[in-house]
Amino acid sequence: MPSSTVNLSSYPPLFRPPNLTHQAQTTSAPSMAADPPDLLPLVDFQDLQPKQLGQACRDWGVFRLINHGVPGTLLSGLSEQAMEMFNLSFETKKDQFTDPITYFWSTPALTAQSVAQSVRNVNWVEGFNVPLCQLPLLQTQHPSSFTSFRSRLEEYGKHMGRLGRAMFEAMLEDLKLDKENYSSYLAESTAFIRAYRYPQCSDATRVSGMDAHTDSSIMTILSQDDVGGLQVCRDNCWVHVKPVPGTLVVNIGDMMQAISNEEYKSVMHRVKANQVKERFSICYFVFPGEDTVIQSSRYMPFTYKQFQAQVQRDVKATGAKVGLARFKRDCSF
Ligand SMILES: O=C(O)CCC(=O)C(=O)O
Ligand SMILES: [Fe+2]
Repeated sequence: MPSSTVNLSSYPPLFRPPNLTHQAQTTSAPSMAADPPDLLPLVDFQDLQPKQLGQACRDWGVFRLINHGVPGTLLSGLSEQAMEMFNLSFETKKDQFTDPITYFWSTPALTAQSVAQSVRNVNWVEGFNVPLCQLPLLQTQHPSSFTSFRSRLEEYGKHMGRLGRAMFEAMLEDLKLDKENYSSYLAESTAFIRAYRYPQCSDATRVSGMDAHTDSSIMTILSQDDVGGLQVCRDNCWVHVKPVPGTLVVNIGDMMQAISNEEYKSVMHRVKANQVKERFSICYFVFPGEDTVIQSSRYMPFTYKQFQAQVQRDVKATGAKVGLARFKRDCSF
C-alpha cells in the first residue's frame, strides 16, 4: 500500500487537531514474522467442523476464519474503494450519505453536539452504514465513485450471507438445536455492512478507536487491514487480534449468546486509536428477524426489536449499552 497524505478536509472537524502529522503512514506494518502469534482459534471454512467451531465460540467467542472463499481481489477492491469514499470531503459525506446509506462519525448514537461537549467519550472513527437489502434500490444520487463501491458491496454481502448461514447451521448442530425451528433466527434481510476509517489520532492514549463493547448481532464478520488495533477480552485480559492477510475474524454477538443459552460468549472487544496510521475495516452484522421470539432458559423471551429498543433507551439515559443483562430471568434492574 503506498504512503499517502492525509486529506484533512475529509476528516470530521473534531479529528483535525492542529498538531496532526499530515503525512499518514499507510505503508505496510512491520513484518509480522517477528511478533508472537496471537492464540485466536483458527476455523477452516472448507472443513467446517461443528464441534471445533463450537469450542471456539465457547472458549473465546471469536475466531479467525481461513479458506472462506471470498476472492482476494474482492477484499482488496472493496477496501480500496472504501478508502476512496472516506477521502471525499467531510461535507460531501455528511450531506450526500443520509439514507439508506448513512455516514456517521464518532458514536452513531450520540449527536455531534454531545460529542463535542464530552471529548473523552469520542470514538475516533467514522463510517458508512449499509443496509444490504436496500442496496439494489439505491438511486445514483451519490458521487460516481459510489457505483462500483455499491456493486462490490453487493457481491461482498452475498459472500458474507453464504458464510454466515453455513456457520450458523454448524453452530446449531454443535448446540444440538433443531435446524428447522432455529433457522429463522438468522434473518439475512437484517444484515448490514459498516465500513470504518479510524483516523490517525495525535493523542491516541486518551481516546479510543472504539470503546469496549459487545455486538448485538448473531455474529459479526470482520475484514481488517494490516494496521491492527482490535483487541478482544479473554479471561479479563485484552488480547490483540493480529491482522493476518486474507483471513476474516468472526465474533459471536449478544443474540447468539442468548440463542445458545449462554454456551457461546458474546465477546467484549475494542479498537485502540493509532497515533501514526489510519486504519480501515469492514464489518458484516447479521441479526434475528425483528419479531422472532428468542427463547432460552436463562433469558426471558424477547425479540430483537425489544432488545434494540432497550439498548437505545439505555444509551440515551446513561451513555452506555446494558445489553443482555436486562433480559436475564434473574435480572436485578
Ligand atoms: O473495526 C473493527 O475492527 C471492529 C469494529 C466493531 O467492533 C464494531 O463495529 O462493532
Ligand atoms: Fe464490535
